[in-house]
Amino acid sequence: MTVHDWRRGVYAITDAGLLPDDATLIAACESALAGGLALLQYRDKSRDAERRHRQAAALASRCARHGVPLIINDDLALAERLRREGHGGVGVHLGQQDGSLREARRALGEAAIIGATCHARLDLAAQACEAGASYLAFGRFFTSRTKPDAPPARLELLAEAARFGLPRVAIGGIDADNVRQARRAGAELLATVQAVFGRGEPASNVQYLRRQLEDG
Ligand SMILES: Cc1ncc(COP(=O)(O)OP(=O)(O)O)c(N)n1
Ligand SMILES: Cc1nc(C(=O)O)sc1CCOP(=O)(O)O
Ligand SMILES: [Mg+2]
Repeated sequence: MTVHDWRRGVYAITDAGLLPDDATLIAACESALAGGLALLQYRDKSRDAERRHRQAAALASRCARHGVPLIINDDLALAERLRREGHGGVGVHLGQQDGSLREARRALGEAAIIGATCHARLDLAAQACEAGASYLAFGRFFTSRTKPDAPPARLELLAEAARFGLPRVAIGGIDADNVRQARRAGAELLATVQAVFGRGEPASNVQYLRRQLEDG
């Protein structure tokens, strides 16, 4: 099994509206993984804990086969449970309302990937860095169908965030037309829902995004 460098490339995020049942979710994620992801995030805002565990565990197994870390959105307890169950590559992504990064680092250990939402704010990035984050996510940079009301951010912010020395994620409306622009502005990881899972075959979508990055 090849273990890829998770710090650079396409970061796909699932969406329960686009991928409503287990079979659709798993097939789409298998396809995206085959296209060559750096990271996959399981994002499901439902309160159905049993479904969230079942789906996340299924994705964790697929991710492990591809050497790609699975990141659980919002839910440290679910990430801890999956790791206890043997899914060692599982990490967590926490927004500003999603609990303590320090606690997540204590709970998951030094090697786990822990992501932090920093919106358009370098002060939040500094705090996240101090608290032990593995990457810093900035956005929204473009118009997002998935989260239209996310606070906007300027691409210039990405260069300013280089000082933290952590991988920078660009999120919010990232697509094949702007992914190169976000990379050139400084983002190592390009996070997207719609450009991977919105339409068409996820594998081809990921490959196309990767080609844009490689050519740029
Ligand atoms: C890679 C990445 N960046 C930002 C977010 C947004 O997190 P958050 O602000 O907690 O919002 P929700 O995703 O929970 O709605 C993310 N999920 N992933
Ligand atoms: C989950 C999320 N967080 C954002 C932020 O700016 O913090 S934007 C966003 C949605 C990303 O989906 P799409 O690629 O379809 O725009
Ligand atoms: Mg959140």
